[in-house]
Amino acid sequence: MRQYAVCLGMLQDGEVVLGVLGCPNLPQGPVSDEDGRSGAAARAVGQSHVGCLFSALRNHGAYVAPLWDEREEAAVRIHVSDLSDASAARFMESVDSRHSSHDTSAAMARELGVVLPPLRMDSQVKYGLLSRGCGSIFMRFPPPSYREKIWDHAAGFVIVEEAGGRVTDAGGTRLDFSRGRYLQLDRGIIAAPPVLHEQLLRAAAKVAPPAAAAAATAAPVGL
Ligand SMILES: Nc1ncnc2c1ncn2[C@@H]1O[C@H](COP(=O)(O)O)[C@@H](OP(=O)(O)O)[C@H]1O
Ligand SMILES: [Mg+2]
Repeated sequence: MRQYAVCLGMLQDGEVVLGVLGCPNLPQGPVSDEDGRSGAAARAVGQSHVGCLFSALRNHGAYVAPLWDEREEAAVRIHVSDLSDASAARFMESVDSRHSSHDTSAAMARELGVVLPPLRMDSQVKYGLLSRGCGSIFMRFPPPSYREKIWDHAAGFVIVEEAGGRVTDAGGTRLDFSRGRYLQLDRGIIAAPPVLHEQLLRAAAKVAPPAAAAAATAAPVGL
């Protein structure tokens, strides 16, 4: 087994007001590519430094605590990375390229001058990692036919926002959880600290333009 998360999000009047992410296989300290690969669960057995509980209450910040430690004082406030230089950034994406196009995120990374390879992780642990400044960008470009469900993003969304990050679609619109079970997204999801997020939106407009614009550009001249 690789990474997974048990996720709870609470909506009030269409706004995510509370989020909790339980990540049993996630190291509390630095995370490597190996942690996203098969066998992460087996390696985590008996390790006291593995297992994270992220939480955020709207307007009250984001926190992480060891998953198995119930002491309230074990939770520490977390923030997204303060990196502003994309060339030093590490970006995260799905392990499964059917969930998110690796080609599109690679093109985005090239446009931004990112040199590090992607950190590939399953599930909403990516939002947790982003919120504690481990990995500074999260990109998700699902196939156009796929509809993202609110429960796959609600908890991570409020945690990242409360940690100081931005979570929008590729057109820059903040995710809207008020419209039923599906998110209505322009192309995909981009999450990052504000300065990097701005750069990512510019890159998305260039290398991953909206389908209509791309089709218009590709249309043969003179028809
Ligand atoms: N093409 C696809 N087919 C099935 N599930 C998909 C999908 N694209 C995205 N998902 C969703 O993406 C989630 C996993 O995201 P990631 O790739 O970041 O690990 C899945 O959650 P579950 O694993 O809880 O079903 C599933 O709901
Ligand atoms: Mg699911």
